[in-house]
Amino acid sequence: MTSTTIASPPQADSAVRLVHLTKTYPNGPEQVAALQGVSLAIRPGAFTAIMGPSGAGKSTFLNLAAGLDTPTHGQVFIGDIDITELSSDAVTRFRRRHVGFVFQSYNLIGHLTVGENIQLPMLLDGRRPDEQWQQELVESVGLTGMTERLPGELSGGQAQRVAIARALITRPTVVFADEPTGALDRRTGDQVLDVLRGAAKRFTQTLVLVTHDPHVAATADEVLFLADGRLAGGLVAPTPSQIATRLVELGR
Ligand SMILES: Nc1ncnc2c1ncn2[C@@H]1O[C@H](COP(=O)(O)OP(=O)(O)OP(=O)(O)O)[C@@H](O)[C@H]1O
Repeated sequence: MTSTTIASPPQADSAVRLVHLTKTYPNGPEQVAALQGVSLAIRPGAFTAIMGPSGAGKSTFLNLAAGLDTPTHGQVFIGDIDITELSSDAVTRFRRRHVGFVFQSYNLIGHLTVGENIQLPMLLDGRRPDEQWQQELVESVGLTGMTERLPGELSGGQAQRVAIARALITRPTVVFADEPTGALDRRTGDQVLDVLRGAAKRFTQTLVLVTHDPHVAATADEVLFLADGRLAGGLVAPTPSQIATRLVELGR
């Protein structure tokens, strides 16, 4: 096991806190303002859905909050660690230990087995996977008996379950998911979402999920809306129709 110079995120009031988060991308001679001064806090253990029209900045938001990208201005706290102050190597180490990320497109390594894919974040961090924990995760995402398969031998729903187990193997405090059910049919998507939400609850993780689907967002504790790179309010435990109405107002 390698030693770390980064403390575990201590018990802070918020699991994720963004302060005036701004991201601009160059676009020829102009700049695209993907995020414009977003400030918010997400409480530990909450399930938060992020919604908004196409181009509103949802993926940018998630990538910055997870430390996959760096902001132009502003700060990102995970627990009470300001990850925007860390060097790029330190952010990578921090991310591997405390943050899980589930992509829409699974991002599995094709020549590694399911079991090897799940272990990868631990191996990349120089740590030995805890076999008992891995087994528990494999069971809880419904992949029992499939760990020797290759990703090419899985359905989309099974592949996303592997991605979820891989995101959880390090016991992260926060799990980010970008349209994790976007490539799946409704039934499979619902099952995968149940797995993700159930695991987050069982392992007391904070879950932040980007979705276009009001039915998916309605299962969250809170829905936050983005529009034109700005926070455009939130709804606590809304119904799908309240969410749909809000999206129409925002010009979905
Ligand atoms: N790497 C990049 N370079 C330039 N512009 C970018 C880049 N990434 C995103 N953008 C721009 O930033 C804005 C926000 O993009 P983002 O992908 O965060 O939106 P989104 O809400 O996730 O959209 P969608 O729902 O369509 O996935 C858009 O105008 C997009 O074109």
